[in-house]
This record gives sequence, C-alpha cells and structure tokens, in this order.
Amino acid sequence: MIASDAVSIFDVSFKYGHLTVIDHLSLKIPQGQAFGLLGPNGAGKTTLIRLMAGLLQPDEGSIQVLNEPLTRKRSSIIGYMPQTPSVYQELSVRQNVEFFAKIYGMAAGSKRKTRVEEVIKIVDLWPKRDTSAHELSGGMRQRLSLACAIVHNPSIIFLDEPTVGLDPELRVHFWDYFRKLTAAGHTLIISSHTMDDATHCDCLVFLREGKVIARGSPSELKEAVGDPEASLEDAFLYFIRKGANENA
Ligand SMILES: Nc1ncnc2c1ncn2[C@@H]1O[C@H](COP(=O)(O)OP(=O)(O)OP(=O)(O)O)[C@@H](O)[C@H]1O
Repeated sequence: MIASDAVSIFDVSFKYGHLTVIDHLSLKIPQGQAFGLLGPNGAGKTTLIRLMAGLLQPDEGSIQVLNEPLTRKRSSIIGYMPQTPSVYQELSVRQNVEFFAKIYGMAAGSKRKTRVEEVIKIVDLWPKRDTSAHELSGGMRQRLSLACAIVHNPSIIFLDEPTVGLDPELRVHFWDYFRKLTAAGHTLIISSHTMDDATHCDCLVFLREGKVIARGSPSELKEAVGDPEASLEDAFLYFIRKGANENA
C-alpha cells in the first residue's frame, strides 16, 4: 500500500485584504516526518500552518489532510500548538489538559484521565499539575501548550515556533520528544526561523513571500550551495539570491 501524504496543498493562495500572503503554493508533506517550514519574519509560515490546520480558508486552491478535506468531524486527527501559548490562565495545568482532551472529543473516563496524566509527565509538568497557568514561567506555559496539542494523540501535529524562548536544555528535551513522536509515525509540521530547529528536521521548505523557494533535507539544501562548509543559513541566502537572479 502506498502511504498517503499527511498534507497536500494544491495551488493555494491567501490574502489578508489586498496583501497576498500565500501565493499559488503547492506542497506535499509525507507522513511520519519532522517537516520544517523555514523563512524570515512575515514569510507566511503561521498563515500556512493556520490554513493547513483549517483555521483559515484559502481564497484559491485546496488543502487535503490525509487525502481528504479537513472537516470539523475529522479535526481530532490534528493537533495545533500556536505561536503564543493559548492556555486558560485561571485553570491549573491538569484542568487545561483535561479541557483540551474534552474539546478534542476524548470521552470522560479512566482512559482520558490516564492520558492526561501521561502527557503532563511527558512535558515534565507533573510537579506543577495543580498550579494555575498564570503562575507558570513562559517555558512552562509552552510545555503546557504542547501537552494540550498532543493529549488526543493526533496523527498530524502543527507546531508554530515551538522552541522560541526555550532554554537550550529544554529545546533538546522538546526535540527528543518530537523524535519519539515521528518514530511512532506521527507527522510534525514545524514553523521556525531558527536554524537550530531546522537541522533537526527530516525535510525543510524555505518560504519567502508566500512561495516555496527550495525544498530538501538539511544536507541536500546545504549541498546545493556547493561549499562543504555551508550552513543552513548560507543555503537559505543562496536560494534567495538564486531566486532574485532568475527574476532579474
Ligand atoms: N490577521 C492579520 N491581518 C492582516 N495581516 C496579517 C495578519 N496576520 C498576518 N498578517 C500579515 O501576513 C504576513 C505573513 O504573516 P505570518 O504571520 O504568516 O508570517 P510568519 O512567516 O509566520 O512570520 P513570523 O516569523 O514573524 O512569525 C505578514 O506580512 C503579516 O503582517
């Protein structure tokens, strides 16, 4: 059997008012990978993630998630961790994760309770389980936001700049956990502008002005520069200049 793509984007365009943010973009994201969307501020990464997660609708083109449009009924196949942790400040860690488990359709009972406790431990917040979200540090709130996004065990997880503001130790911890998720067959779609995240991804696309300017594994993108010492930053600049020359 041929594995289906996690997400397929067909010639999608999206505008905020008159501003074209995603410009006739097509992309297929295979299942079971850590797939990175990389680009400078304003390149359209968050907008693309929100389109894939069904939170925005394309003006043109279409998007399929596991070969079908993402309807409300199917929404539990995805998890979404927004750029700014959107947890309920007055609720405790446990109550927040419980709440998301409920809205993602997990039936009440011992199975849900066990899973809620499991994800709180995964993100290392067990000692803070009864602490209100507003009493957590920024990094802890980010971990809580991750727990809320994965509690229902979704096949595809959208992570919008998940490691921004995390200390190096926590960043390593997040990536250890992300790798466990991909090893278990989950697909992670991660937006970032840090090259540190990029090096961890199986596949990357470089986005610029709502268009894909390059795609490949980190080593393929670096090799394209033709300099064995090239970094991913060099590769990104190389593709930007290449695009500028081609359009000149
Ligand atoms: N709600 C909105 N209304 C109007 N314009 C918006 C809105 N959200 C984003 N934009 C604009 O769309 C463009 C792309 O924004 P987006 O947040 O998708 O970029 P990004 O690549 O995620 O940037 P960053 O790395 O800074 O998070 C930017 O020019 C931004 O100003």
